[in-house]
Amino acid sequence: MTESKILSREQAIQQADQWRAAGQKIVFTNGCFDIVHLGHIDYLEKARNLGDRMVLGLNTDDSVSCIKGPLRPVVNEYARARLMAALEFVDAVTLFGEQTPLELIEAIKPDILVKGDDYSVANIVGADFVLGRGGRVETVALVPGYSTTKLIERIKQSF
Ligand SMILES: Nc1ncnc2c1ncn2[C@@H]1O[C@H](COP(=O)(O)OP(=O)(O)OP(=O)(O)O)[C@@H](O)[C@H]1O
Ligand SMILES: O=P(O)(O)O[C@@H]1O[C@H]([C@H](O)CO)[C@@H](O)[C@H](O)[C@@H]1O
Repeated sequence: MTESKILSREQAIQQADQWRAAGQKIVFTNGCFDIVHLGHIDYLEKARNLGDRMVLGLNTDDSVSCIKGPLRPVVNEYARARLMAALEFVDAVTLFGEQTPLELIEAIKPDILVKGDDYSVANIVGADFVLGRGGRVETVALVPGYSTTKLIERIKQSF
């Protein structure tokens, strides 16, 4: 079952250590992924292809509400985690409740940190840490026109 890819922080750290010991390059990315869309899928697949294994940090519901507002998330953390874990190019999912994934990134120690290019490298949390360890920070071009916000607006307009 792909649900087994959903790991506690300790489990995710141990898994990353095992992959690293086996010489595998670890990609890390993070996000809210509330109402998954084509842009998410496209960038996640491209991110995974930058390394050998990908750990996805997923914001908890409380963390999403802090970032996206009190009416979000639309999809709860368990369902979002299951959806992310079901993607073949996601090797592990772990929730984080902090405002930023910095502590998680420092624990996972990825070789490659990735976000969509709605972020510049300079404003990607964890970039200094990953670069400081000789790793890479990459952005992936957005698929134009796709965002969870846009999807929500479209749904509202259809009523
Ligand atoms: N259209 C897109 N194409 C590629 N990547 C995207 C796209 N939209 C968001 N991303 C990336 O997906 C990750 C998760 O972002 P997020 O969950 O905030 O998506 P979103 O659609 O921007 O949501 P919202 O509209 O609620 O802000 C981020 O790394 C972001 O860069
Ligand atoms: O889904 P989002 O809003 O792209 O995810 C956020 O990304 C932030 C980013 O990593 C900042 O560089 C992060 O701080 C925040 O917790 C969300 O994961």
